[in-house]
Amino acid sequence: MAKLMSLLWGAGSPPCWRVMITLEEKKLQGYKRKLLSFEKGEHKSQEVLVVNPRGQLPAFKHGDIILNESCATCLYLENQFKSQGIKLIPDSADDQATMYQHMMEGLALTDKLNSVIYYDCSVPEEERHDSAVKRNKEALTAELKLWEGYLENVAAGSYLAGAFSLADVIVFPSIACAFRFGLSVGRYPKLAKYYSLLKNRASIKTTWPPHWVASPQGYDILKDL
Ligand SMILES: N[C@@H](CCC(=O)N[C@@H](CS)C(=O)NCC(=O)O)C(=O)O
Repeated sequence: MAKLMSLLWGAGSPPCWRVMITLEEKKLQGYKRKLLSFEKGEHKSQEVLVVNPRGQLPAFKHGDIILNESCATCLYLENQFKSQGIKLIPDSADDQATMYQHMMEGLALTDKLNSVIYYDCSVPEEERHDSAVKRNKEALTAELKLWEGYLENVAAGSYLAGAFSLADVIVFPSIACAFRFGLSVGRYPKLAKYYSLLKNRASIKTTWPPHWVASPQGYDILKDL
């Protein structure tokens, strides 16, 4: 089945990482995948545009079915391969509600993270303002504190919605990205604990961004948050 699947992806992209973790968890190894370079602008190539007219990654195909939104792809894979690999949507009403809630909130976290980390790449120099940088950092800090609070309420050594679920698949890559970009372990102890619990999970370890493995030293953009 995985042989009919193909993924165009970019390294270090949380949305791409979500799809790769899901494919691992659902035992769909063996799919075709092609690593494209954002630096070289390969995400705007014709090869991507036919799958995703926005020229964004991930761009996923299962036979003739196209999915170019990461959350939609993860939900699709879980629903199509329910009994294969790990079950990623819990049954209980409580856990399911928490899972869907955190999954969707995870998108806000990614947006706020991007608005700080990629500010210089996404805003032309003449349009940049210190006040915007400050506002984006404040919004990200408030968001991260929310997540620190959510993790305060889950049992120690636990996941976002009971057992490992799509909430973790969607949110973890952004948390990992935050620490890669210098988030303070001391100021966000619950997030740091969650990060160290999940980073060794097989599906996550095998799909760890290759350039993070090659150069483990990250950045310090978020160190003051
Ligand atoms: N909604 C999309 C967002 C994908 C996305 O933002 N991809 C980024 C990489 S992390 C991208 O391709 N950016 C290039 C661009 O927007 O031109 C999803 O979750 O799949």
